[in-house]
Amino acid sequence: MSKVVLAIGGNAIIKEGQIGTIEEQQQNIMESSVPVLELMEQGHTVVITHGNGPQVGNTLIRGEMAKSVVPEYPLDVLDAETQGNLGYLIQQAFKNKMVERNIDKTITTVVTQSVVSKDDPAFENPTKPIGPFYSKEEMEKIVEERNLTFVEDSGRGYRRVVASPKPVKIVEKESIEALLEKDITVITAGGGGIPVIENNGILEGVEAVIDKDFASALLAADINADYLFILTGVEQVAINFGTPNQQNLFEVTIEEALRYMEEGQFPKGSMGPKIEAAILFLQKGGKNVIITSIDKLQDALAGKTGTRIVM
Ligand SMILES: Nc1ncnc2c1ncn2[C@@H]1O[C@H](COP(=O)(O)OP(=O)(O)O)[C@@H](O)[C@H]1O
Ligand SMILES: NC(=O)OP(=O)(O)O
Repeated sequence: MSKVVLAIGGNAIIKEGQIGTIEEQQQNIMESSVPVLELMEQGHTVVITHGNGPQVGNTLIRGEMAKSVVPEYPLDVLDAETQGNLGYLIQQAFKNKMVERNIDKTITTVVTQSVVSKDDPAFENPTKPIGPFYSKEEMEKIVEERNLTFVEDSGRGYRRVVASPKPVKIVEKESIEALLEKDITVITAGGGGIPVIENNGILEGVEAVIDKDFASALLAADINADYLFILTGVEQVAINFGTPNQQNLFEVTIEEALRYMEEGQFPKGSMGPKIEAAILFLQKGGKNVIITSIDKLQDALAGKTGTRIVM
């Protein structure tokens, strides 16, 4: 049986048009759990990673709005909060579904730190969309009042962006491996992990949001996963996405993917990092990486759909 890393997008946990209540997130996680539980029933070892873009942006807003009453927390601590919060929602929903389906397994969350370089140029160039989507008018009003950076996010509206340095090391890797050896399902590297810099072994949090697809690719390679699934809002990656000429891709080589990237087919805040993460996994020795939606997980594993990135 295979070791499978599943990277679930933050936008699968708060769906388009939803405001992100706990009930909405619980319902979405519950629905998402079924294809993952099927993998477990088939005997695969599963590692779940997840995004936190919508959630960490919302948490940031909550802190900003309450700062006259309670202290504001830095972004690394908010990353930790969302990892704990989402880990709780995921492990509870999965455990409840496991009981329903008579799956006798333990599932647990490992709050993860990801080492980044303090010299990463990403600190000077924010690209990671977080929080809610705004209309152009709403965005312009906020920019007038505050010095914040926004991007247009794949035709879905405008979102605030923050720095997103590349993860270079998963600090808790050994703990994750120890749990997997005991056949425990692990939820980890949530939100890409908490960004920390390392100086002579001493760790210090830095304000950023790591792309969970990069962290998932790094982790998947480090733990020798057989499969990395990047699960998102589309069944397949496409060129000319969202246009009448849209063409879905079943298999794409690294060379083709890089060419499409140069043509601007894969935007920086959405599909771009997923493609780059898939390439990173392959370059680090990974074998199988597939981008698809969670409901198509089984079909993609069977080779019927999804987009495979290959050497
Ligand atoms: N070329 C493309 N092919 C497929 N989807 C694309 C493409 N370009 C942009 N997208 C959009 O990017 C989204 C994935 O990015 P995002 O929603 O940020 O990821 P996540 O699921 O990790 O939250 C897709 O659901 C789709 O709307
Ligand atoms: N941290 C992160 O990559 O989150 P999303 O997947 O929600 O963008």
